[in-house]
Formats: sequence, structure tokens, C-alpha cells
Amino acid sequence: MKKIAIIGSTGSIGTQTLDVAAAHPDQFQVEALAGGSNIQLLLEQVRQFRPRIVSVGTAGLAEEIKPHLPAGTRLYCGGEGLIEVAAGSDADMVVTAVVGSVGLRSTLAAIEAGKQIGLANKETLVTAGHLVMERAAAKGVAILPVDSEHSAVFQCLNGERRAEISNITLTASGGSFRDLTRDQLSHVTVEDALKHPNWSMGAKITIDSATMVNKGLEVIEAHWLFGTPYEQIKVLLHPESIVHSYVEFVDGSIMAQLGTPDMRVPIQYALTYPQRMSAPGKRLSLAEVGQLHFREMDYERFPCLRLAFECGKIGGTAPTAYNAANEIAVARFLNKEISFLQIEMILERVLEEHQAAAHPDLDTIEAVDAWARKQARQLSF
Ligand SMILES: NC(=O)C1=CN([C@@H]2O[C@H](COP(=O)(O)OP(=O)(O)OC[C@H]3O[C@@H](n4cnc5c(N)ncnc54)[C@H](OP(=O)(O)O)[C@@H]3O)[C@@H](O)[C@H]2O)C=CC1
Ligand SMILES: CC(=O)[C@@H](O)[C@H](O)COP(=O)(O)O
Ligand SMILES: [Mn+2]
Repeated sequence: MKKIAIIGSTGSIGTQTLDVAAAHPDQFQVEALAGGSNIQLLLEQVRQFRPRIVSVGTAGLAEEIKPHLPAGTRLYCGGEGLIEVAAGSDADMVVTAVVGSVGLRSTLAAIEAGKQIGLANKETLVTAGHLVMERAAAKGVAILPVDSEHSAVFQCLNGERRAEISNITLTASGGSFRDLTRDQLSHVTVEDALKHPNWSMGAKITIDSATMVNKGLEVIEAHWLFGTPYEQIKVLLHPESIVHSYVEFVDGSIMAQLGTPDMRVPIQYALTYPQRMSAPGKRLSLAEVGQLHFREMDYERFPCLRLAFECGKIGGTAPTAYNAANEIAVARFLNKEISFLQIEMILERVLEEHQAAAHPDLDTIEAVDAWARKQARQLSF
């Protein structure tokens, strides 16, 4: 039995992680669950999986859910609750399925407690990759990728020597607006932006896909997960999201991982690594697919991806500011305060003002995160 804890259990990745656990009840035991505001769904999860520890977003929500919890369940809330779920149970592995850099402290706490990490929450690695990877190495903790591209690369690298990698290519669907010109982008709506062509995901990452920030975050995530220099990370537009990513080796051989777009596959691989188990989803038939398409990435059309490479190469707190400014810009767009193209304007302006600090500690990371959020909130157009 593998014991798991999930932070962000009520979201897209969290619910799919529980689908995997429910499909293999003899393999997984759910020890702890943290949700945010969806206490109805959290309660259903508690009834089905009987975790010992539960956390909700606020003290008010904790009061609401408390009378409905089974006797003996330990209940927490807020940041302290995320840390308790991540580090306070008997779990062997913590799946980080919360959205945003709010997941940083709890991920670090899980690492300190010696838990394996199933990492979906890419913002954590972007905002403080050096701290997370350093602490994981010091504690001998594995960080297993859940993100589909990184799971693909991880699978391609199985048994390979890092020194023999020539480059890593992350594929990008192009998001909801991939065939629109920049002129056409000035009129797009929130509703249209939320229609991802291939994946059903939470709102924030769906907007990130449309701006190509998601791929920017993934480039930085790949740098930290695989220790790959930015010069050896490439991005290729692939509208079908069937080739999840690939690695080219020094002899010219390319290893790719393919499959239908179904997050339960990389989630399950992280949970069962190094083993594989049967999975219920639709199998890929290349004969049925017939053709796959690939296009060079256009960095003029998708400037947020160019910015991510620049921030990654600068390092220090530059990716922290990129991520925090984006979290606020996306929230403002979803709230219909700003237009789609103003997301990238906010990123550009906040980064212009940011003086990146090298080798930041946790306090510096959090101070820059707060600063960038404030700047991004204040900008008006
Ligand atoms: N969805 C996908 O297919 C993929 C997602 N990812 C990454 O995984 C992470 C999660 O994405 P996704 O599942 O789509 O996001 P969702 O928005 O669907 O889910 C987010 C989860 O985090 C919880 N949450 C949000 N804010 C807080 C907070 N302040 N405190 C406690 N809990 C909070 C939400 O709770 P509630 O809803 O109850 O408020 C919910 O459970 C992101 O980092 C994303 O980039 C990576 C690859 C694929
Ligand atoms: C499923 C997953 O891993 C997402 O991060 C996905 O990659 C989003 O797709 P694009 O960013 O390629 O549109
Ligand atoms: Mn991805």
C-alpha cells in the first residue's frame, strides 16, 4: 500500500489523482487531503477515502465543514493546513495539486518530512527551483513530475546518461487562440480563452496555455527537474497534444512519449514509479490519428514564452517575479478587469522594474513574490 496526501484535492489534478487511487484501492491509501473553498466536494472525498487529516482554505470554512467530518478527523485551515496535510501524516508521497506559489511552503515542508513529491504545482519550482531541488537532494527525496511534458521527458530519460542529452523539446498545443493573429487577440473573451483545444484543466493553467506562459513555466520547470541548461530546452508547436515531449541524444536518436491527452496517465506513473500499472483510459491508435502536425514556435506571436526564457537565464528572483506577476494578471483577466493582451503587458512592466537578486533565500523569494503581486495589481491601462 502506498500512502498518499494531496494538496489541492478538489481541483482538476487533485480529483484525477483520486480517480487513480479509486481505480486501485489495493494499492493506495489516502492519508490527508487539502482543498480550498469547495467544501462540498471535499466532504464527498472525505466520505469516500476517509483521510485522517483534512484542510480547507479558511477558518470560516473549517467551522462549516467541522460538524460533517467523521469523528477523529484532524481539521486544519489556511497555510498551516497545507503544511499539516503535506508533512503531518504518514503519507509516503505528497501530490502537489494546488495552483500557484501558495504551494511553496507546504512542498518544502513535505520535503523536510522526507515525503516523495508528485509535482503538478509547477509554480513552486518556477518561483524557487534552486531551494526545492537543493532541499530534495539533501533529504534524498524524489521529485516525480506529474506535468505531462515533464513526465514524458522523465520517461524518455529512464536509464539514460544526462551527459548524453543533446536537447529536450517540450511540445505546446498553442492553447485556445493558437490560430488567431495578434490583432485578433485584442477582442477575445474570458469564455473563449477557457476553451482549451485538448485538455480539460483548471482556469488558471488554461489561460496560461493561451498566453504561452504555461510553456514558459514548463521551460523553467524542466531546467530544474532535469538540470538542463536553457540553451538545450526547445519548444515546438504540436496542435494534437499526442507527442507529449521528446529528448534528442548526442547520437541523433530521439526518444518521445506519446499517448492520448489524459492526465491520469502521468499522475499514475508518478504514483507508481518505477512500476507501471494498467490504466482505464482510451488507447492511442496512430492509424486512427493518421497525421500529426508540428510548427516552429513563433516568439513574436507568443512573447510571454520569450520572456520566460529570459527570466530563466537571468535566474535568481527573475522567475519569481514572472510567476507572481502572471498569477495576478491571470486573476485580473478572469475577473474581467483587464483584456487578454494586458496579461503580457503586466508581465513586461513588472519585469522591467524588477532588479533580480541572485541566490535568494526563502524570505527574499516571498518578499519578491509579494512585491510583484502588488505591482501587478496596481497597474492600470
Ligand atoms: N489541470 C491539469 O491538467 C494540469 C495542471 N498542472 C498544474 O497543477 C496545478 C493544479 O492545476 P489544476 O488542478 O488545473 O487547478 P485547479 O484550479 O483545478 O485546482 C486547484 C486546487 O488548488 C486549491 N487551491 C487553490 N488555492 C488554494 C489556496 N490558497 N489554499 C488551498 N487550496 C487552494 C483548489 O481548491 P478549491 O477548488 O476547493 O478552491 C483546488 O483544489 C497547477 O500548478 C497547474 O499548473 C500541471 C499539468 C496539468
Ligand atoms: C496537461 C498539461 O500538462 C498541461 O500543462 C498542458 O501541457 C497544457 O497544454 P499547452 O500548454 O501545451 O497548451
Ligand atoms: Mn504541461
